[in-house]
Amino acid sequence: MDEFDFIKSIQQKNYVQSSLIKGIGDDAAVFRQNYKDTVTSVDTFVEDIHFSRNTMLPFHIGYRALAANISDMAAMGCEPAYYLISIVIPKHWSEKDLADIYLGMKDIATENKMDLIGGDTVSGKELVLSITVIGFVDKDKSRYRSHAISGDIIFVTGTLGDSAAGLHILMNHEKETQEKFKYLIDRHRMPTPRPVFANNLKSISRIALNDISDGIANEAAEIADASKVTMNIEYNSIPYHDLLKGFDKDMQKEWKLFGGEDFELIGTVPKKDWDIVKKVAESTKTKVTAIGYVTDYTDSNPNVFLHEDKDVSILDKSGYTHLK
Ligand SMILES: Nc1ncnc2c1ncn2[C@@H]1O[C@H](COP(=O)(O)OP(=O)(O)O)[C@@H](O)[C@H]1O
Ligand SMILES: Cc1ncc(C[n+]2csc(CCOP(=O)(O)OP(=O)(O)O)c2C)c(N)n1
Ligand SMILES: [Mg+2]
Ligand SMILES: [Mg+2]
Ligand SMILES: [Mg+2]
Repeated sequence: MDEFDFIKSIQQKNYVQSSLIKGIGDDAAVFRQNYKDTVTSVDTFVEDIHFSRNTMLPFHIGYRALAANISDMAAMGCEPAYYLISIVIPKHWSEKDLADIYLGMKDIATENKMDLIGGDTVSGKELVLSITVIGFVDKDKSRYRSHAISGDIIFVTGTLGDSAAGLHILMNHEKETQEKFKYLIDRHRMPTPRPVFANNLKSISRIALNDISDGIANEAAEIADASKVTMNIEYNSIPYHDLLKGFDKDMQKEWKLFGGEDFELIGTVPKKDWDIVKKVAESTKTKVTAIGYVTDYTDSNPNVFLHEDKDVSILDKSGYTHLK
């Protein structure tokens, strides 16, 4: 199968997005959207950095790569609509492997009503997937990291540390243990981005959001920096799955605070809007937990404090960092 057969094989027969004018098949795609703001971002997924063939099957590689992109759309409060895939394919990946990667993407794309409208195909040394996503949000309703204000409640969706724990188990434990902790491994391979929850918070006029790709310590610091506020996080309020309790306390802490790849949301809202957040969480079947509060900016860097029992410490901005 050459490049062109490959493109034919991955092309959608039908599109679901009504704003699409031209999908795959010309020099570029065209869509028209009149009354909304357009939101776009790109994220790249590289073999042996974001996954290895020991940690993921091809289906998971596709699923997880697009999930990370959808998560950025969720963090903007926007509805994802389109995606474009640039793929670098090494010779040793079979046609079946590639088809499975695309099935993984298709699976989560369908769940989120997204159309594949373009991309690029080249051969190379290691598998790289670079995905561009495009979504729409009501005018001026994008949710920025810079929107936190002193007095806000800090919340997170889901449970934290699952993905890092799952990766640890995949890399360090045998089959039997992997079976026992299958839930955590699945969270690593197939995370659940939260675009429906985020989009349903429309009636709230001000809310800061960020998605948790590099660990909550890092993402909280990004909100603190962008908003010029201090983030106070209660360690004992951070939600986590029961399965984590089987591990050493220090490991649990590392995973919850710095693990990353949970693709949950961290946000801040005015106290008066907290009930709306809880209602939307209920109607969209999303777990949501208050984990702290925002105070005024101080000279500390980073401006994130961890409160644990009676202790208060600066939470370092250490999480997953490329080029370190
Ligand atoms: N190589 C690059 N060129 C231009 N912009 C970039 C590049 N890398 C990251 N950015 C931009 O920097 C910001 C932060 O990126 P990143 O930390 O990857 O966000 P996220 O964790 O949400 O994926 C985003 O606005 C992103 O578009
Ligand atoms: C084999 C393997 N090793 C290590 C990791 C851990 N890891 C890789 S990238 C990453 C952070 C998220 O990726 P990034 O490219 O920083 O996403 P972004 O912040 O741009 O959304 C983590 C925790 C992994 N997922 N798989
Ligand atoms: Mg990124
Ligand atoms: Mg992000
Ligand atoms: Mg990152």
